Amino acid sequence: MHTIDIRQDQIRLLDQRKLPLVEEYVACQSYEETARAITDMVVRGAPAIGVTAAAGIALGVQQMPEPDSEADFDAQFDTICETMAQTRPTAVNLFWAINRMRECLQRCRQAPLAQRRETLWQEVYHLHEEDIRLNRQIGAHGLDLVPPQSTVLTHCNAGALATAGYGTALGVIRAAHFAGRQVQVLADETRPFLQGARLTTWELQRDEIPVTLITDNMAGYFMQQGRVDLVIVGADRIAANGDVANKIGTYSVAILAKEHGIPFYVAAPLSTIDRALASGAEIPIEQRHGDEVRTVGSQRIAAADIEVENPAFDVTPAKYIRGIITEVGVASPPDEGTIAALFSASND
Ligand SMILES: CSC[C@H]1O[C@H](OP(=O)(O)O)[C@H](O)[C@@H]1O
Repeated sequence: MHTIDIRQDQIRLLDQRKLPLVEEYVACQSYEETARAITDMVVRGAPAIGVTAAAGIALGVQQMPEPDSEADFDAQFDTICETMAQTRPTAVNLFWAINRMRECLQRCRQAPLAQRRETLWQEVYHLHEEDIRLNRQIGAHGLDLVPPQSTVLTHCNAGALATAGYGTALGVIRAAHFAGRQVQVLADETRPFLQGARLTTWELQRDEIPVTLITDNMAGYFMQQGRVDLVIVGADRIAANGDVANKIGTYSVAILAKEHGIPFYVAAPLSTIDRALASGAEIPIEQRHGDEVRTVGSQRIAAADIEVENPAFDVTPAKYIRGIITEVGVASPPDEGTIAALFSASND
């Protein structure tokens, strides 16, 4: 089962709106359809969004009408990239992936169109493979943070479905499970899109990793009962000082973990760290449609005219985070210095 199936005439996406009951793919036949699929959360999760956007760009260039000139090519390419950039504002991996495609194009600018197309596709395949490899490295760096016979609480879905495969937070959990640590997982349902209830449980059951579904308002109870040994979540954008934007509700879980002395970790690749932002206050927070809150699945639970706010993310200050687990090591405590050291290590 692939989250993203990249073909040169379409991008096939496992429709995460329909999991776990229905396993079917949406075939995106154009870059516009690919962008729409990101906005509509057919595919979601910061790294998965990045890889999908990159594939959408390559598809757009593949289908581009023969340009009249270099200026015409550039105008069409910019339109494709801008369409991807407009899909969702918070996950920095989206913009990082678009930039990787722009840099790739610069390297093959002098080549004929056919060769540019092939080079862009090769970059997409590289991004896809690289993401899976980095997730496994994140898992390896996080493994020893998971004690044997421990219970890990996670929020939302930061698994194979949120990436090109294997996962970030769930990648650490997978690494611990397959290393024989006998880890148990408490999965927050994660209203309103229910990534935890629908996606994390589906992923962990397929890997036979013990998982218990809880509602978002139960996390504090289980911590108070002493039944949570650590928390591991994903991230959509991390500022230079270690502040983390992640799914709405993460901040509440972090506060509860701090209160109960429970280690709270974030797992993410370096591409999720936005060093241009000094702090989390600058991270744009996506506001999604109110109907996501007024309904559960197809069931309406509030009047259509009820006032709703629906911020899709919140920001957890670095002081509540024990460490940020990346493919090159763990920034602990997360701050400008430890994060800068990660980037130095990645250049070694
Ligand atoms: C591995 S990134 C996963 C990250 O993305 C999710 O947001 P969404 O489902 O809205 O794309 C959530 O914040 C996860 O932690």
